[in-house]
Amino acid sequence: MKTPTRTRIGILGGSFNPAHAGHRAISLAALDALALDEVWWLVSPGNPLKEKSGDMAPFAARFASATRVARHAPIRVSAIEQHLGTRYTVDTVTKLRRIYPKKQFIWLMGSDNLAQFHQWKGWRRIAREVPIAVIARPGYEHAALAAPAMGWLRRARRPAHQAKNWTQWRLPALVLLRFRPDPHSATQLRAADPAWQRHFLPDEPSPPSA
Ligand SMILES: Nc1ncnc2c1ncn2[C@@H]1O[C@H](COP(=O)(O)OP(=O)(O)OP(=O)(O)O)[C@@H](O)[C@H]1O
Ligand SMILES: O=C(O)c1ccc[n+]([C@@H]2O[C@H](COP(=O)([O-])O)[C@@H](O)[C@H]2O)c1
Repeated sequence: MKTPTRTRIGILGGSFNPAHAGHRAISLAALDALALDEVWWLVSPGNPLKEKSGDMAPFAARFASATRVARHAPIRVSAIEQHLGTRYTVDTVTKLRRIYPKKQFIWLMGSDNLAQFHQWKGWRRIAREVPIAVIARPGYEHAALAAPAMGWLRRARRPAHQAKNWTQWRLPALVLLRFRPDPHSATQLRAADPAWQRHFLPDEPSPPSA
């Protein structure tokens, strides 16, 4: 009898404030490079390191923008962190593995996030829970390699040409992936249209006429 293969899921956590073509491009490239069945976009209820940021749009608008950008692709937009009440990635990945024992997860992130990874709660534990694929992002190539977390993760690095074998890696394991560089960023989109969320939120009721 053939052993059923476990579904291979890439998780891209993000603020998606708003979602953009870069999220889609790196997800499609990762699907191929890592032989994934799906990428899940976990829309964060609030990045713990962006606590004081005043320009974070409501969850509903960020979720709706992600749904629009992900359409017609094997990308599932998820509110599971909102439902589970988890904000820290370490808690989310631990719970996801418990809830979905038949799925295999790999954490995806851009190289800007690797540069800050040592500030995440329980970052070493995250790396022991799931393999990590870091996607090169224009402007962050050097920051990523020089990331404080790389001091510890360097020994865990796997060659990119073996990326499809990630389900067999002993953890911690990290692979650096380089696709066609994608310059999109949410910061740039917010600068171009600070009220972008109005396209995704229900209209305010008009004031009663006098
Ligand atoms: N163009 C890109 N290339 C590589 N990785 C990206 C790119 N855009 C986003 N990412 C990655 O996607 C994840 C979610 O990103 P996020 O929603 O914060 O978008 P962002 O463009 O980085 O936003 P902001 O500019 O507000 O920081 C992060 O891991 C980030 O590194
Ligand atoms: O767990 C943490 O301490 C932590 C700190 C910073 C960011 N994260 C996660 O990193 C992902 C990317 O966040 P962002 O805001 O850069 O899109 C998102 O899933 C966040 O919840 C997680």
